[in-house]
Amino acid sequence: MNRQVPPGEAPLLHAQELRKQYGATTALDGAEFSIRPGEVVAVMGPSGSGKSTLLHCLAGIVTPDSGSLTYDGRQMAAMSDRERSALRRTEFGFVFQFGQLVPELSCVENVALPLRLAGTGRRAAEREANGWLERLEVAELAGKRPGEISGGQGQRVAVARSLVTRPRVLFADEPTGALDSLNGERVMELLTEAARSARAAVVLVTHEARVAAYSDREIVVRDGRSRDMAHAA
Ligand SMILES: Nc1ncnc2c1ncn2[C@@H]1O[C@H](COP(=O)(O)OP(=O)(O)OP(=O)(O)O)[C@@H](O)[C@H]1O
Repeated sequence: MNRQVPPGEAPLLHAQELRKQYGATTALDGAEFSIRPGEVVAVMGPSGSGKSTLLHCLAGIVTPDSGSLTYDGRQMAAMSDRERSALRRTEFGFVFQFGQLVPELSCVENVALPLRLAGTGRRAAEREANGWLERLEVAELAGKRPGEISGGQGQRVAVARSLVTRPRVLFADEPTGALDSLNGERVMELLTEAARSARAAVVLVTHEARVAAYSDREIVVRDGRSRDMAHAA
């Protein structure tokens, strides 16, 4: 299942000594992180240890107080807000635990939305979207609205939407957290298969070992510090 990443390949995202303080709370206390193109890395650790803060820093959503963070060799801190948001739109994809689909739009319109926002015409965007729904094995839901489908189906549609722009990094924060174990495993299988076929790296935040088992490598965060478990594929 795991695909080998050439050992010498430069990291796509690389974080060193990240620190982030929220008032008196230290969310990150010198966290390190590195991911290579196409690699799937699970970020594990107890509740409140700093996993989501790390993911938000890596994705350029939260600015760390200090530390170094590079994407494709470029310092994120040196980018303007505009450059960082362009990066999020064009190079990054996101899947969260809940509530990501627009309820008024059909599933195919939801998946096509990021392409439509980037200026792709409706027909081409929906053709691409239907291809992703097929890959996630939910093609038959194209015309349905999110309120008419199950939680597991909704997550598959959300994964399709996150990959439709062909991001280089997919950030997934507890993507199966709201699903039962059978549905969760199927979503993880499809998510990792689809990301691998698109050659997207995946930063997967989870507290479940069963979910982390789909990764190439695990990082454990404790008290804002990270440790590479190097469970080599
Ligand atoms: N926006 C914020 N404002 C204040 N404190 C915050 C904020 N975000 C996170 N924290 C605090 O920082 C610490 C790390 O939180 P974070 O959400 O990163 O942990 P986590 O490991 O993702 O937790 P969980 O598994 O419960 O989601 C916690 O003590 C949290 O309360």
